[in-house]
Amino acid sequence: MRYRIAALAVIAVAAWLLPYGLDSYAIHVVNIILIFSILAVGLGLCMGIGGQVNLAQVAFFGVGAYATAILTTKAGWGFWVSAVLAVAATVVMGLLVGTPALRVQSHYLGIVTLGLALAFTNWVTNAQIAGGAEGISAIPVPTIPGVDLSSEYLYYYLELIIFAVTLAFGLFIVRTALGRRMRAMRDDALAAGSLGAEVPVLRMTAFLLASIYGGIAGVLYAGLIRYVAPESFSIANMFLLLAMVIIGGRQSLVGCVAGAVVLYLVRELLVDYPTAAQIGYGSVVVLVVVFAPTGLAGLPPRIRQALRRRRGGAGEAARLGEFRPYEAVEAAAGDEPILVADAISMHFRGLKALDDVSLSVDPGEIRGIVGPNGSGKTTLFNVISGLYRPTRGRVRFRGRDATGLAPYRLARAGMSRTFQNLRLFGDLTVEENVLVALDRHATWQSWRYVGRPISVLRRDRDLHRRAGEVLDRYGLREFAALPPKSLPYGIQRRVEIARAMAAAPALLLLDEPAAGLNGEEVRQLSEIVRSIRDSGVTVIVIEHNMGLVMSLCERITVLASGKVIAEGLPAEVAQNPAVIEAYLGDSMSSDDLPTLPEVAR
Ligand SMILES: Nc1ncnc2c1ncn2[C@@H]1O[C@H](COP(=O)(O)OP(=O)(O)OP(=O)(O)O)[C@@H](O)[C@H]1O
Repeated sequence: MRYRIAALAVIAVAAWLLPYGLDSYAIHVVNIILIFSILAVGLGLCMGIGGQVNLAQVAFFGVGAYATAILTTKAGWGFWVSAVLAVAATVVMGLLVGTPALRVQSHYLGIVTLGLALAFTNWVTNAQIAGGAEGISAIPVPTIPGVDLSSEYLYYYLELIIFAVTLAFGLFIVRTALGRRMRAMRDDALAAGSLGAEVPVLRMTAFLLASIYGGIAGVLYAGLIRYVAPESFSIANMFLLLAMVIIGGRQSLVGCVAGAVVLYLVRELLVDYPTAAQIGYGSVVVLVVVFAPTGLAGLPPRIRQALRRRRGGAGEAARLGEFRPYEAVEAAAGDEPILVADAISMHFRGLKALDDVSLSVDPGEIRGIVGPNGSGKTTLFNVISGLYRPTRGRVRFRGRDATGLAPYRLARAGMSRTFQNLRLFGDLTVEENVLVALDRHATWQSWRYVGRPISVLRRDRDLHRRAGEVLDRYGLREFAALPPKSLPYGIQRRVEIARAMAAAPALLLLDEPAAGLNGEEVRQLSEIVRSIRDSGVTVIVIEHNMGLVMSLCERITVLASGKVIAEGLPAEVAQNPAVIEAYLGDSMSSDDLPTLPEVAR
């Protein structure tokens, strides 16, 4: 920490003294680099942190610059009033560009946002109010009493302060709840949604942030150059910006700034060879994407990780602790079912994955769902948890109709789940995985980042404390700072359960939690699930491990070919001829068969 503060102080002093060694051309280049850095940080937040492809950043930049130009020269308003309105106009544009993100998948977003960027360039080139191809000149110098901002040396300090504030704000977001949620969405939007992250709102927030940064950069550009023309906001500049972010390291805002500095300097050096420069950027971007997807900023952590692996680092030394059971609560008697699936059918292009499936689960129950491979178990979970809207039928959760509700709404209503193929956030640490689930605040409350930053910090500290408690309970404390993928499979399964429970559910859906576990791990899992139920949480578990299902579950529902073929106590189900036949018919699962009557005895 002390080193960091010292390094920061050195950088601040160096940045303050920088203009003293520079001629007027060099300071101009530095001023442009600062503007590109702000743009790159905005793009990094949207694309690198939020995972939303955004090729409209240059258009946000343009809206900020053009709005300032139009308001100051055509409407005759003062620079700063125009600047505020220009940023507001960019935010409106951000909302517009972000709207397709509510529906369109990330890779198509690239095309949509590129289209919008092209439309902007087209508009300014042709619109009379924007001055056509000649652009708008004679933008007034921004005024600050006692400071002559027509001097690029003094303008540098204005830019430096705004850059420092915007970078600090970006880092503040990345390192606290909003940034964590955005990173979780980038890693796995489906899992993030199932933990209560409002993915559509988050996507929109990513574009809003990008637009604010674009708008600020545009205002600064208009004040610096005092002339705007379409070529400054061209697609070529968008790709330069993209290259800055990708080469620098899109997942690190400091990396984005480093990319902006390096690439702009390279562009200055290659200014006489524009074609070679474009080919050069393109090739380097491809190389970076293939060989170092986390960019230059990702190299030091990768090297550190490789060294740690060679030395046999923390990951190997860390030990899984004992699970500390939850406090048991009295079961609430006579309640209505917590979950009712009523005549659910789910068809995939003619394939009936579920056919008229009904199910009712009482509070405090551990319900098993079994069935041969492909019998529709996971599809049923996906319908219950909102990932699929059923073709027919209704789902009621906690007395309310929940059919087709978005996963994040169901998560917020008290439903949590794990996935058959583990969907942990790979770029987040184990602790951060838990933190995402613990965070129950609505994303719209992110205005607090501007209005009440201290309350954001306080809330984050509280989340960390609670995450520590969850990790302690599950014996995962020593893995807190590690990426989940570096852990043995059994521990990853436990992390996923800890994460699902951190969301404080009333109903927990476990999809094959014993898959890939050894005998001792299955025993521990059984203990954990029982304790979860004893704490008042209802559990539904899909499992192929019949020994576990028979010993753990109070009731079992058996699916075959998308239909419920049996339901009842483990002993009843195990002796049901239809069940035995279904399992005999499924060669993949016939290994399980001998255990059925055995356990039932
Ligand atoms: N998104 C989808 N699109 C098309 N078909 C699907 C989809 N999801 C599931 N299916 C099909 O629906 C059927 C039921 O699949 P599901 O994964 O629910 O079975 P399962 O009982 O969970 O199987 P397993 O035990 O192997 O996990 C399968 O035939 C599967 O191929």
